[in-house]
Amino acid sequence: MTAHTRPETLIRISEIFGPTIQGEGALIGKPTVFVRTGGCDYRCAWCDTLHAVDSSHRDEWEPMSAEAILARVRQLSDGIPLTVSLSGGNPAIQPLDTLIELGNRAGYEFCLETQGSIARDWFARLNVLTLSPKPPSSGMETDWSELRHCITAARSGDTRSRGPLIVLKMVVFDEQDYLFARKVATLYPDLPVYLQPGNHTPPPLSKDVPDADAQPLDMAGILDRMRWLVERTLRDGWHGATVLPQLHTLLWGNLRGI
Ligand SMILES: C[S@@+](CC[C@H](N)C(=O)[O-])C[C@H]1O[C@@H](n2cnc3c(N)ncnc32)[C@H](O)[C@@H]1O
Ligand SMILES: Nc1nc2[nH]cc(C(=O)O)c2c(=O)[nH]1
Ligand code: SF4
Ligand SMILES: [Mg+2]
Repeated sequence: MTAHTRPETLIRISEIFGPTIQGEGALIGKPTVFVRTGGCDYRCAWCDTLHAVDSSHRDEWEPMSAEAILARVRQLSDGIPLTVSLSGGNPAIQPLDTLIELGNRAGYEFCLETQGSIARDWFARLNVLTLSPKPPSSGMETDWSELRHCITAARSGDTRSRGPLIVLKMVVFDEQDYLFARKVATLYPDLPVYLQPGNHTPPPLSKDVPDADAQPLDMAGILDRMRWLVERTLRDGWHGATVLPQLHTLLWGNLRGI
């Protein structure tokens, strides 16, 4: 047993897929391999990734070493370095520092998506940290102090590195969510803000139904919400916000692993 294969350093993996394009936020359109960890401390009412959240899928989550994950990423990307997106579930639950270190040595860059409920000192070694605090429609409560810790942790790396680009990416379903997003942006005026219309037709939790057909995706409804969100933001003169759809959902619907 090497240091990286001890149980406490194994990373619980739901799926590794790509390269595809990043469908959301600051790196939209960029070639990306996704490393999705299993397990989440939240359960959002509209989560589109319940197969990495709900414990009924736990037996599909494989404990893997950082070396084994990197080997899979290298295989998928034909050894050509690209951006790796660490998502989940909440990837902040997992010990990802060694993976980032080994990957960086091999030329890979790492971004991470989290709701900002668990801060880690290794956030400082990321290239991009996307914080996605959850609005009222999710049914979740934001721990404001821990969200702040996420930002300070990311900024407190060694002084030779500037630390990651930190961005806010917030899902908006309705006016209450919009006001929440405005509040978060006001708290952190230095952080770029991305707004994303919510998908009210995410894949339901079922192991039996093929994902693509699990629930008809109401793309027309999502685009209606996107138009409302664009108009709402412009009407407010909130010109610092970037409004983007989930591009992968637009292209491929609720399909998993893309
Ligand atoms: C599945 S989450 C995983 C990472 C982390 N747990 C988080 O929520 O940031 C990745 C992104 O998908 C967004 N998301 C989840 N369900 C969604 C939905 N139904 N519509 C739009 N975005 C959604 C989340 O808000 C988050 O920004
Ligand atoms: N293409 C693509 N882009 C994404 N951006 C964020 C994703 C996620 O589930 O974290 C995601 C995903 O699952 N696929
Ligand atoms: S925090 Fe992210 S992964 Fe967890 S339930 Fe919410 S959207 Fe899903
Ligand atoms: Mg997703």
